[in-house]
Amino acid sequence: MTASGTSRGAPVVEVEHVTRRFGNVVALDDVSLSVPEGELLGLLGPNGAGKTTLLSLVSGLRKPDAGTVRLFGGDPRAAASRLALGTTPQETGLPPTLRVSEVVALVAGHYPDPMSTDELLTRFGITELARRQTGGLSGGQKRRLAVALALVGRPRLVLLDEPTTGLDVEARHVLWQALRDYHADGATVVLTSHYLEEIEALARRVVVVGHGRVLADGGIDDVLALVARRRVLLTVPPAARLAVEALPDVEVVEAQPVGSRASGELASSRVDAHADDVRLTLLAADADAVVRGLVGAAIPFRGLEVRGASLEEAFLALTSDGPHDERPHDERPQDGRAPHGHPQHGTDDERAARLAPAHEGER
Ligand SMILES: Nc1ncnc2c1ncn2[C@@H]1O[C@H](COP(=O)(O)OP(=O)(O)OP(=O)(O)O)[C@@H](O)[C@H]1O
Repeated sequence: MTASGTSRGAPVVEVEHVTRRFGNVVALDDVSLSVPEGELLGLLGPNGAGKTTLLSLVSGLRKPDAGTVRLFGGDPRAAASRLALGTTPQETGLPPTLRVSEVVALVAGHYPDPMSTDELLTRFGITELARRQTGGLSGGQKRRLAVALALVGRPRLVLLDEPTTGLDVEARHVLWQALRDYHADGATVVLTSHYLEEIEALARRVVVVGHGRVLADGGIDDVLALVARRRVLLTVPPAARLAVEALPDVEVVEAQPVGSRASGELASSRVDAHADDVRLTLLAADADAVVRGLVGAAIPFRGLEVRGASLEEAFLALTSDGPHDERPHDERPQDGRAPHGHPQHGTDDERAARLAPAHEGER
């Protein structure tokens, strides 16, 4: 899968076969990635996937253990390479006694052609905060200011680590628009997120990262098709389970006796439940097709529920589709990317353990 027509210029970021460990933890495992000028790229992945580590290598905060990272063609650890870079870390310290306008002026003073305070605060919808001391701002207001500060020097490349964490819906939308506008002015933007919705709203190209590897890399529509699964819950007699598993394009991810509290069985449908019935949770791309399949195969089911799969479930599905590549790195394909939908890592148990708990309701 390739980025869908979004490659507009020479690469501003080049990551080649990069591995980074923290003690025994392999945070990045042979990752390769190139970001052309003018792209708006979303890095999507669960907790601990390696997104922050990747950004820290690109911004020169850390060095890779193996492989190379280039920023504007140079070493990210050299100050000259970072002149046109703007970043917002996940956690931001602002001088608490300075007013917002003073902080903007302080940061602007480091750049040859900064945005005016007015322009910056207007873009981010925070002009009313100009005279407030940063120590008195709410968490969300601090976050908006921190993201705004990444843009004050008019950087050609902006790296944003979870820019909208902790923001309410309205603030999140204002910030998205500010980033879209900045990108439309010609900048390259790379942001990380746990939220598929956020990536969908902003990015044209998406890289899905999981346990330190690139699991998918492509246009937003391609990646959405990979991760947009539905979760179908239903109760069947135990003898029918095999028939359900045999339905096309269906993955049974959980089976619980209906007597079990963890089964998720609705109280109303528990009344006529048989003790040995099982509550199945399926993942499928097309829930309608599952229902047609159930009816067509005359499978006796009840308590049907259809929900959006959580992003974590989608990641799990993504990581369990492909064959496990046991080969050492130097014997794997040399482009460094997992093929479309065919990631290369870990046993099912290892994958389940490494993926973080589900963020319910994200999708
Ligand atoms: N300084 C560190 N010391 C030890 N382990 C670390 C350090 N930084 C990251 N790690 C580990 O490396 C792995 C990748 O972490 P990273 O922060 O890059 O993930 P992430 O995708 O940004 O996660 P999140 O979405 O939770 O921010 C995790 O297992 C993490 O615990």
